[in-house]
Amino acid sequence: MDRAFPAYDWQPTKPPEPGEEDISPRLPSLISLLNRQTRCIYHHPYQPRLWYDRANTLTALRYPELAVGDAQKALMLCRSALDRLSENGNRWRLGHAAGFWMRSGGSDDDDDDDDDENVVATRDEQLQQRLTDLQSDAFELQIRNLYYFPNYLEGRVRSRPYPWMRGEHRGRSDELIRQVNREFAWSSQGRDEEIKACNGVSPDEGVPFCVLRRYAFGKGAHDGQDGSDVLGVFAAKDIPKGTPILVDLSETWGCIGPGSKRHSTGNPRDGRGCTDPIHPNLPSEDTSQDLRWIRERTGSAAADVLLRCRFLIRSIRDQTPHPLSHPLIARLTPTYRQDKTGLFSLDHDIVVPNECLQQFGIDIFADPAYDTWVLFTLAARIENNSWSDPVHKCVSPLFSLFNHSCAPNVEWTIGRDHTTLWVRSSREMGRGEQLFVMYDNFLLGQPLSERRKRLRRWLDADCQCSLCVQEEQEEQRLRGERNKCDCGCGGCDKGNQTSLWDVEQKPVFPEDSYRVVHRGERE
Ligand SMILES: C[S@@+](CC[C@H](N)C(=O)[O-])C[C@H]1O[C@@H](n2cnc3c(N)ncnc32)[C@H](O)[C@@H]1O
Repeated sequence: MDRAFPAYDWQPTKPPEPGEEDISPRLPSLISLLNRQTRCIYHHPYQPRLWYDRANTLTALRYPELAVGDAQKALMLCRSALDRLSENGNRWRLGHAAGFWMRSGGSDDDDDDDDDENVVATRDEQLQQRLTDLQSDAFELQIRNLYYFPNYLEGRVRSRPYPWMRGEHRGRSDELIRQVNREFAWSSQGRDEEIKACNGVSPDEGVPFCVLRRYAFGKGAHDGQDGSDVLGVFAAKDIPKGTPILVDLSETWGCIGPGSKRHSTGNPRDGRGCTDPIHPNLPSEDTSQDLRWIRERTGSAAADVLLRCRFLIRSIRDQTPHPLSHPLIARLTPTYRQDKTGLFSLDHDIVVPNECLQQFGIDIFADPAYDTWVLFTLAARIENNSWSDPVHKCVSPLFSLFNHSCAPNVEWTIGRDHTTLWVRSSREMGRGEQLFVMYDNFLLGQPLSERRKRLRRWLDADCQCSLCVQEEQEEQRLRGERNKCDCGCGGCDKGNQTSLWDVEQKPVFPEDSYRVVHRGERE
């Protein structure tokens, strides 16, 4: 947020509201204020006032989730300062700007004008008052940015790219693509016997099955880009039907807790839930890294929240300078659906991830790499690339790069551990063919319009698979046939002039019947 950006890049995450003020004339000054305030935070990260001020700017810029995140940091700092102030005999006192600590008392203290107990007490009271006022202002600002129903601590948000995001975090680099291709190669290694057992000898033993490439749907424009950042997985050699192409293990997953429903079968802990006693922890983790508190705090959202925390923990462990540069995160593309408004939760999306970051040693005030906007960017990427069952939510590092087709050539199954995916060819494929999975099995046998509607869950635009493209062309052709004029000229637009409907009278839709009934009553 310290980076200036052009006003046309600004896309607020707050859903538009009627009667909203047009802030475009104020945008340039708000942007430079945001940049300045961010730089001040870098220099004085423990000053609650600075976080509160930036929260105000973010509110004006219509980023409610980020305003709530900054206000939360102001609240945390105020709370900890007030706790310190109330500690008896505390030798550390707050500075006038409320938020940094300085030593008081003692003969070698530079600031020993304050030795008089009464002066110190008065200063403490004033400071306490200022902190309490700031706390209520920050809380009030949070409430303004949150939605009131059904849960007071949730807000509404539309996922959008943040305009200050640096170029290297906006697309996938060639180096990253090479790294993923090395992972595809490793995933094929040592599996010749298994594959031979399925289909006899593979023609190019040692050559991986898959390769990741750019321009998965051709060179055409995609979301204003040239298609170079639309990746897809292609067959690196001929693949017979029924070949196990990939076993994709993941460490980035989350699970809901043990179930609690009575009389259920299959779960020794009684009820639908995770049956693994060590989950959500990994065998390699020690007690200081125990994540069960997240599961207990977040209830039915646990799988989702834990999954996000897992990504953050991976980035911390691997000492990546910025989580969005971590190869497991950098490979994931987000979806920004134009019209979809989602809910964010103060606790699940902000407070819990921040506490998890602190548990793993991140200073959430002083480390801008883990700022709130990074948490929301990560969430948008996970949302577009995860799969889930009723108990788990998981991002598989290689599977997440497969595109969807309504006529797929690859099928996938979830392993018993709920974190490994098995991918197998469902028909013979030639080298160079793109490998497609089906994102949603309920699409099978549905008409084009229904498939497109359901696919909006994952895609920003209409499905580009060949089945959809062919069916769309066929529909257009049929529409063209129907609209052709019957006067013999072959070119007049009589069809368009008469009616949009291909029957004599416009059919009655539910909204029309409402009017008909009411008109009938009045007449
Ligand atoms: C799980 S990712 C697949 C890999 C992705 N193409 C990439 O570049 O990282 C899902 C995203 O791929 C794109 N995608 C996948 N299948 C598609 C399809 N049939 N038509 C259009 N876009 C598709 C969409 O942008 C979707 O949000």
